[in-house]
Amino acid sequence: MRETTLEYAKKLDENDALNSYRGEFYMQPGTIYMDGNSLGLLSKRAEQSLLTTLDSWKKYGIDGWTQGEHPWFYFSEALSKMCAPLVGASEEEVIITGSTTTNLHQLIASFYHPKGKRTKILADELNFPSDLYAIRSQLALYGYEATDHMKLVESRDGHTLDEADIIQAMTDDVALIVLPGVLYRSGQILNMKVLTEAAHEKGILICFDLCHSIGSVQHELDEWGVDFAFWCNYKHLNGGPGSTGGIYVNHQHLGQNPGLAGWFGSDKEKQFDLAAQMTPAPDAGAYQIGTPNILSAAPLFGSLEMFEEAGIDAIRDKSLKLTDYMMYLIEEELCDYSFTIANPREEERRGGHVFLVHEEAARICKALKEHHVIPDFRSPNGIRLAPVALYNTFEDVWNTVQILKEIMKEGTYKRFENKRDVIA
Ligand SMILES: Cc1ncc(COP(=O)(O)O)c(C=O)c1O
Ligand SMILES: Nc1ccccc1C(=O)C[C@H](N)C(=O)O
Repeated sequence: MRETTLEYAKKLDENDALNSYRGEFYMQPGTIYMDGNSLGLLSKRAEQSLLTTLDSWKKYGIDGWTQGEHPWFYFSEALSKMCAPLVGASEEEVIITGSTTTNLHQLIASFYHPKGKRTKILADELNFPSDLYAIRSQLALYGYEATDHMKLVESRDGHTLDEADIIQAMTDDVALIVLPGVLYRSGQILNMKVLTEAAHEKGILICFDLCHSIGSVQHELDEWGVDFAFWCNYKHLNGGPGSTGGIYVNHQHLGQNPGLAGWFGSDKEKQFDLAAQMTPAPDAGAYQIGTPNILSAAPLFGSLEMFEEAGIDAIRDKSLKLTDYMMYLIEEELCDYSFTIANPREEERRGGHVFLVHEEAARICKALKEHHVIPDFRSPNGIRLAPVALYNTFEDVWNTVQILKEIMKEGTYKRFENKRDVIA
């Protein structure tokens, strides 16, 4: 039987197989960090791999490209090998490069080939807006108006998407589909396998934004036959602010010329021939453009090592327990305060965070911060709380709900304006 006591939370922590990892992260004393789905915390291993990289620069100068622990010329490829298991791909299909948005631009530029009647890109109205901006601007390069070339699947409840609605929108005028793996607000996991099968039955290519799913839930992109994917590494993968992102290209599509070419997409053996004609790499490396941002990728060596060691299955298992426990406490303790849990409940449909809806959400988040609990607010009325498997405890979850209860009971949130800050 679950209990609402602190002792029960402590007991859950004692039985947590991952509890040794918390000590590897920099946590501010007295602060409960519930925002690892926006920016993951720094670990000592990530810090060390960044320092090691700086050391190579100190010691080797230009020769750091070929010398040191992780020679920079092969940096992206070495990281891709570590990251590939997290998306269920082979190392040739993954490249650590760019940012989420630039990677989507690259994928559309490379694989969206409108032909005849098939000219539309299908997306959804709940996706992170940057994706929609990128799609719109890529369509504009063809002279297409988004109003008639971008199809957006609508949500029935404002928070989640129904796979049946998405499948129904897969009509024969759609060339490419771009969807999130996990929705950034409600944390809903889309059934990527079922959507991929449906897309392929209709002859449509499908691409997923894994920003909120990578490092949080398992992926089997190869097994599901997904065509392309892209993501950032600064959320659940703790790569640091602006950390280099990732691209997945299914092996069936490798060998096609990059839409946005640059010399770092070259075959490594040929790159320094400096020929006027590019020879693209045979693998996903071809979708790189310019010189990799070495210092923004360096923390990933330390961070990904922790994922290799802990294993995504154990991480997902604990994440589910944390969010389950959080929802239980919210229902038991906050039932008088008009919160709605707007994330899906089922394990197959629930990502790594809890999404609470409340009319006063903006100022409740400000009050939480004042009490040293870090959530994020998503306009107009959402609070995201992400208890992260590698560094949050069940006691953190218990304390978060108790603090939230106190804020609601005392009404201390009323001292703030119900309006978001510049960065919410
Ligand atoms: C789902 C999703 N897509 C795209 C982005 C944009 O990523 P970036 O700023 O790294 O391009 C974000 C977050 O910023 C996101 O959560
Ligand atoms: N890149 C950022 C820079 C500043 C502040 C937030 C972000 C985020 O990543 C937000 C995230 N995409 C979200 O799911 O809302």
